[in-house]
Amino acid sequence: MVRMRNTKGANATEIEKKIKRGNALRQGSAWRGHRGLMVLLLVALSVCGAALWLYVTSLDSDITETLVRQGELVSAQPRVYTVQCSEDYENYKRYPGCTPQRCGRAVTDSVVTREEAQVLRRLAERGLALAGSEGGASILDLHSGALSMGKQFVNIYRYFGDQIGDVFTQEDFQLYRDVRGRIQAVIAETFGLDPTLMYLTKPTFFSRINSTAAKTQHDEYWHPHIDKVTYGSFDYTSLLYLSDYGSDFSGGRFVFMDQNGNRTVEPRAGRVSFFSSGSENLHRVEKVTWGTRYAITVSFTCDPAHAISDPALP
Ligand SMILES: O=C(O)CCC(=O)C(=O)O
Ligand SMILES: [Fe+2]
Repeated sequence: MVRMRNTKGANATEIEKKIKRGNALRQGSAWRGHRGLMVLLLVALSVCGAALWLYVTSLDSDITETLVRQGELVSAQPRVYTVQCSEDYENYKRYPGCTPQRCGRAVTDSVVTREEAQVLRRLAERGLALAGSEGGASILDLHSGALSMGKQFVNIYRYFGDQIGDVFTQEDFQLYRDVRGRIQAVIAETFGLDPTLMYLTKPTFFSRINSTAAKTQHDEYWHPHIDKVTYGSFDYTSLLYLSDYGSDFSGGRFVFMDQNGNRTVEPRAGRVSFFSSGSENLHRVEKVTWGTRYAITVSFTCDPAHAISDPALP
């Protein structure tokens, strides 16, 4: 009896094992069926994803390419991006050796040191502390003396008279002139110009931008514009940044608005960005969202009639 029960028990175990094996086999083949489906689904998803990506990147106006990041250091040679010159220059007298024949934009971090940028920033801070706009954008033009005050401008040389000698030093102005000369030289070298045929032009100004809401049109620095249209005499624009995007302020990146997309330059203290001033370089500045952004606009003309002398203390 015991043996018979054992025999029966052995058979039952054998059958159970067979059933389990059968189940496992069925499950395996079911998985294999699912796996095929999963692979098919993944391929379909990848194809859809790639198509979507291609579609999104083909929406030109939405693309933003960063030309130079804040954290990068463009040393030795400027990083140059060539663009075709617009026809704007044909409406003006041509000055061989200066009028743009090659157009583009370039960035360099090796013309002005961060220490020099800091000295110039302190100069800007002291000057702008004398007044400043009620809105988010203030300027100080050391050549004309224009300084934002409330909703308008005053002339610092007239308004503050001799006291201005307590705010700025001869060394400050010497540094400005020095830096202007170096910027002129790098623009000439980059675009193949004769530096003696380029002249500083107005306006040339320090700018201070923060996130305070605009009170007048003068505070609306973010509009897309063409410098040659806005300022007339400009042939080459340069911007010397005196503070760092990301740590001193946010927003406030410089944006070239090309037909096939936006290209940005992130400000960095000591960074010089320069470009031909025609409509091949339509641009804007993003709104500053926090912090304070300092920069200097230094521009050059080919027309001696629009030349100005370097700023100097009276
Ligand atoms: O500060 C900047 O980055 C650009 C300013 C500008 O576009 C201008 O002064 O015309
Ligand atoms: Fe501009």
